[in-house]
Amino acid sequence: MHASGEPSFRESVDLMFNRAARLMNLSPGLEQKIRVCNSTYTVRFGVRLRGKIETFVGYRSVHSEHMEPVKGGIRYATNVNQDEVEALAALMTYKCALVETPFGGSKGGLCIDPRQWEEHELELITRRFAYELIKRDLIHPAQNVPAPDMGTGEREMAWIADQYARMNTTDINAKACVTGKPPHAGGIQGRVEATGRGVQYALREFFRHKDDMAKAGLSGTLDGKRLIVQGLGNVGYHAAKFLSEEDGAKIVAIIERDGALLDDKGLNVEAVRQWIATNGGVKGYPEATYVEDGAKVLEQACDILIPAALEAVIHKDNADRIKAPLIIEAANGPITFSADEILRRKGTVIIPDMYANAGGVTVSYFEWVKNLSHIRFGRMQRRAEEARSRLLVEELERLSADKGLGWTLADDFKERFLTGSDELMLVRSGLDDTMRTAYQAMREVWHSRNDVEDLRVAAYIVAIDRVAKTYRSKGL
Ligand SMILES: NC(=O)c1ccc[n+]([C@@H]2O[C@H](COP(=O)([O-])OP(=O)(O)OC[C@H]3O[C@@H](n4cnc5c(N)ncnc54)[C@H](O)[C@@H]3O)[C@@H](O)[C@H]2O)c1
Repeated sequence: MHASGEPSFRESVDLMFNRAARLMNLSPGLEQKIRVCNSTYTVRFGVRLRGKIETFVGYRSVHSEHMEPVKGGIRYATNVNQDEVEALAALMTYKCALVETPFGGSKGGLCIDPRQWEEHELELITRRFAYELIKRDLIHPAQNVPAPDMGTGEREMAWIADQYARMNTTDINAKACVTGKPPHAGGIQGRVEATGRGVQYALREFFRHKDDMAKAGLSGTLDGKRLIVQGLGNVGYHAAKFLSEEDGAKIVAIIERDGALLDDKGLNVEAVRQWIATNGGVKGYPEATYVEDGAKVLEQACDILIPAALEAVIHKDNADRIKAPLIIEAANGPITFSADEILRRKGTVIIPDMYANAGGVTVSYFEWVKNLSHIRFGRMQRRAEEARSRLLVEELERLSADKGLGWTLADDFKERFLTGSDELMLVRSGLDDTMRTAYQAMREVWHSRNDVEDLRVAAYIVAIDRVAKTYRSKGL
């Protein structure tokens, strides 16, 4: 229990699990086995920096090994702790099951403020942390495959991959030890944007279902909808950018560490991102109203609220004042268990984290498969697809000529159609398909059972059922 009187993050996840599990027919033993975290490794290591030895504390938690490798990001933040890492590892188990990526759940973290260190220092620290985990098979292509999370990105993943390769020179699958690498270092196109892209695809799918929209009192399309985004980091930036540029949504507020920007006409996400990169925060951005108390902006009226930064930002003390009828949890755990209850009573629709931000692990799965297959993704299909596309284009043009219709295909369309089997296109279509299929699985449970009140319980039921099936078929 936290000082705030709320359950801790891990307790919150467990309570949400319990709410779903009691509606299922699991034996108490199996239910307990699925819920608990298998193991957490804590490491304290020293690195000589700026003339003295600095000690760092890191964690790698393995929640469930019902499938291997286990998968989950590595977070760099000062408040990383065992409870948080275990909560995030549990969410990874359920997330992977929900989007059918064949992984167990894991998560790691290092207590560090990455902004306090130079790049070469961060490299030393990351390599040393990776060394500690690799030694214990907590980074391994067949056993445990990390990815980026808050405070880490392609750069850190490239260092980890290189560290693993140096320590395992004969492992032909070394590149598959971590995902989220830059494309030139074994990564895949579209991984950086994947989680935000997944949030966009999730909302698009939600807006395809009129009865779901009606539950939130919404109608129409994403075009013109008013959105508030918290956190303009990897996930928040990409989600806000794609939703505003491609779907016509208006980003009426962006909340960051040092305050929030408001503009009823809609903020230019790219310009705000540039401003943050140059100035270290949103304060001073010339084309919007600045408010110092960012957390308060979560309570402003809008159509969709996208928390994409930290956990527990919507809690028992502000949940009642949240006005958004629809919240999509781009971050992990942004709504506490107590707040979830309050929001549910108010009729707020919540698209839960384990689904909403599953785009990252989905594309990580594509990257892992690409690394293991040792072939450029899509290369096998490419020639055949191009040949089929060419046939179709020729046939259309022949038909048009035969019938004197005078139809022509625009050159840029032809170009895209004929070369459309590139990696990015394959990744995006695979991600879109995954997000649609998983939403429909949740929705089916939500609508078909009277005892299932919301999408979160539905998501847990789908996920727990799949994990339980795996345990039952392979034994413990
Ligand atoms: N990166 C991924 O692929 C991925 C995948 C799944 C889930 N997530 C989850 O998404 C969330 C964000 O991760 P990320 O990778 O975008 O992290 P990030 O480090 O790239 O960005 C986090 C952003 O939040 C901002 N922020 C920090 N404290 C804040 C505060 N108090 N108020 C407002 N903004 C604040 C930071 O300044 C930063 O811009 C986390 O919960 C993470 O677990 C990330």
